[in-house]
Amino acid sequence: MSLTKGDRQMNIEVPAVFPVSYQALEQEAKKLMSKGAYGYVRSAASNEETLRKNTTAFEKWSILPRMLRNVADIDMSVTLGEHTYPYPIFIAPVGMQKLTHEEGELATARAAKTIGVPFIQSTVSSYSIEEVKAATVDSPKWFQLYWSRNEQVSFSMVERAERAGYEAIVVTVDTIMTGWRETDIATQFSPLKEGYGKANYESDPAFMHALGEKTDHESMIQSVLDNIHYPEMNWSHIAALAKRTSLPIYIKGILHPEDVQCAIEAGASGLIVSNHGGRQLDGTVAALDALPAVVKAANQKVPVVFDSGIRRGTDIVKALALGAAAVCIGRPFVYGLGIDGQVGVEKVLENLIEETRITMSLAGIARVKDLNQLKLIRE
Ligand SMILES: Cc1cc2nc3c(=O)[nH]c(=O)nc-3n(C[C@H](O)[C@H](O)[C@H](O)COP(=O)(O)O)c2cc1C
Ligand SMILES: CCCCCCC(=O)C(=O)O
Repeated sequence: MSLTKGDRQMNIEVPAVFPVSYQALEQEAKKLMSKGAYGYVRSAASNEETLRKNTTAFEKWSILPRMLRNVADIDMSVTLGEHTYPYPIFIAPVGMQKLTHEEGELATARAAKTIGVPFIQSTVSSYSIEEVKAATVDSPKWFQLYWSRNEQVSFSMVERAERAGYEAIVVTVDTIMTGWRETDIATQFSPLKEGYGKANYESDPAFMHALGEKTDHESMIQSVLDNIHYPEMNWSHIAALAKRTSLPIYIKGILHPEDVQCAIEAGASGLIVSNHGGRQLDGTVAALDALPAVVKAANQKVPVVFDSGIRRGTDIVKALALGAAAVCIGRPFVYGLGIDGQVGVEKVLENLIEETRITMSLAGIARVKDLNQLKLIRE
């Protein structure tokens, strides 16, 4: 197979046998991607303590399976708000995917459509909302918003997502500034500065209007950064957005149970428990360890989605058993994309779904809706 462009090392072949485990995916992606690009995806903030804790947290929970419960028909469907999806799996918002593969979000969204998994598109995607929509008409898509200091830009992007038929808005609240990412500082790698994440901005009338005549690359990127860097952000911004859109708003980055009430009062329809894969604040609680208290605080008023650390089907089952309504897949699909574009993402998703199916069967639970009956023991 010929090499695709993107931020890659040249002369390295796509592997004949597609890697299955997360470790193998990471190793292959490392060979194919440039040092800067691979480092950007793999690494996390500060001492990477949260990155490590996110995965080891899963090993502290053990499944207590039930036997002989007729699991011939496994039903993995989930309903969130008005929408039912075939699997409890979403593609997490990941920015700047052209960094990993030339077709970036177009390849990922196509793979998501083929497999039947909703695609969450990042604000800082390499292809615009309209381009992704044109490439994947009639497939479920959500839009992740990085709130802009210029709120007209935020409202404008949300209106574009509405027009494109996206089903929900995800507002990420853990990135009011970039985390302290030592790998990227050492490699001096900034994909935003290189322009990988500007598609939604340069196609946005409110952003371009505010930019005026300074449309050169440097000015544009500086304006993107100035918009996202917004330490003043608070819950009133979510309330303002809730008044402007009829789409459900999911707040991504919740860890503290007391933030659940803040989010609901501001108008959120759902939450995503996440620590951004350890890329923002290091030293936080593992996302999985934050999940039960957030689920309890949500008290079934709003669905609680989960991400940060999902690497395999057993992780998915454990997160769902602890009360998540669905999970988002992050780094595993990014590596699949880096290895073999759309096909690579499809393979990663297929493997995750198959392992989830087998895990549910062997644990004795036939329907995702019943996974709250699965007993987990904290070791
Ligand atoms: C390369 C990369 C880029 C990301 N970009 C975004 C983004 O644009 N918006 C966002 O809300 N989260 C972003 N995330 C965080 C993911 O949505 C998700 O929270 C994280 O990947 C979960 O951790 P995991 O991949 O270790 O499971 C990004 C993650 C990675 C690895
Ligand atoms: C100025 C914030 C840039 C964040 C870009 C994408 C992202 O969320 C990441 O984790 O990387």
